[in-house]
Amino acid sequence: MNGNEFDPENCPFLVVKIGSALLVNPDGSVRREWLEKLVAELGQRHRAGQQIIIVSSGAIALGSRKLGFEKGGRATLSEAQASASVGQIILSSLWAELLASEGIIAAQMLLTLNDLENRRSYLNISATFRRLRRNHVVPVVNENDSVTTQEIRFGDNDRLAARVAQAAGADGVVLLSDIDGLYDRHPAHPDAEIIAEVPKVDGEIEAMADDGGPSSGMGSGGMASKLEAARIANMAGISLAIISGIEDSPLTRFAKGGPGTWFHPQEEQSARKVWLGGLLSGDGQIFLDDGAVRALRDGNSLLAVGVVLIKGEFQRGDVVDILDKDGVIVARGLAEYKSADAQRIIGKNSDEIEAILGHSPRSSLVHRDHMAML
Ligand SMILES: Nc1ncnc2c1ncn2[C@@H]1O[C@H](COP(=O)(O)OP(=O)(O)O)[C@@H](O)[C@H]1O
Ligand SMILES: N[C@@H](CCC(=O)OP(=O)(O)O)C(=O)O
Repeated sequence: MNGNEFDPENCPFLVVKIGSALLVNPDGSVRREWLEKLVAELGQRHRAGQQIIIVSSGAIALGSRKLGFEKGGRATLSEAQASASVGQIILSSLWAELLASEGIIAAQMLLTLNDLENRRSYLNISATFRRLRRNHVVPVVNENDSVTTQEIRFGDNDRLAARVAQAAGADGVVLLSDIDGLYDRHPAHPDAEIIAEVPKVDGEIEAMADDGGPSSGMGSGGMASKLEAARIANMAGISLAIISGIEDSPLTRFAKGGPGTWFHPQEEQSARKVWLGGLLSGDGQIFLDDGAVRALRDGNSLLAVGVVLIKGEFQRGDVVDILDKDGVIVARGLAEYKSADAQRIIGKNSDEIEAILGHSPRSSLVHRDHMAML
């Protein structure tokens, strides 16, 4: 290891995400030679005892070629879904064949956003990953594109990879891309410089993603979704690195000090908080004044007195987004009141609530033990 404190070669349980642009040529054919070399590297790590999950994009790119769709199959949702269902069967047999050539049993897991946002199915998925791990099986994961809707989909595999790492209890995530890391501005800019390490994904880092600029045109997430993936993984105490998969042996290259961006894991939170923080959105939104935002940041529960507005309908125990008055999300948590009651106590002090609702008040609107700061 040389400078990179995240060593994807030796981390015990690793999620490797492979972007469409690496797997599929612009004409829609598979980059088989490249893939064989990558699988040989993964096979070597697997034999050395590393557990691996592969998150593989490429179904839409592969399927759209077969179907003769334009714009890589992404012109409409229905073309993307048809492409994905045709491409996925090609992708799965490819992975099964190549992993078998390394003596590895492959498993297929096609997941939707809903599957991971619902805590019950999230826990089931988690159990399946744990069981597969015990048998040294390598799961190959993709979004189940053909059943998702526009509103309820990841649409990119970066965030999916981070959520999978959380659910499986992995130690690290590597996003293999056609770019070798995060640059301080669009990499096509002559002064762009690569950032080697990111201690925490904050607003300044997020501003570096410039997905309006030129790209391969095949991937869908861009840099913004990679940064969101880093935030989700890091919050769960998981390291994440963006490295280029273009040249051979990308994991070894990075481990030996090659280029890439390493996003540091944050201190691990409780399993429930990690799940909450990794959700893409809540059932309702609670907007706060500045004082309440400060109180939350100091580790306090959310009281009704600091709330200025509530949107959406939710029941007690549902997930709510907590935002500042400018609409920037600051936390996510489980509501102690249903929305109809919460609306009636906006801005009220705790000692006024009993008279308004006619029953003894709960200690807070969202308790700090059921809240993840974002
Ligand atoms: N600050 C940045 N640093 C690096 N790449 C960036 C940045 N802003 C935007 N990008 C774009 O993000 C692209 C990588 O995302 P994407 O094409 O979705 O990759 P993949 O298919 O591997 O998921 C880069 O090729 C680049 O065009
Ligand atoms: N689920 C999609 C992948 C989405 C996607 O394009 O992701 P990426 O190339 O990683 O930005 C597919 O298999 O085509």
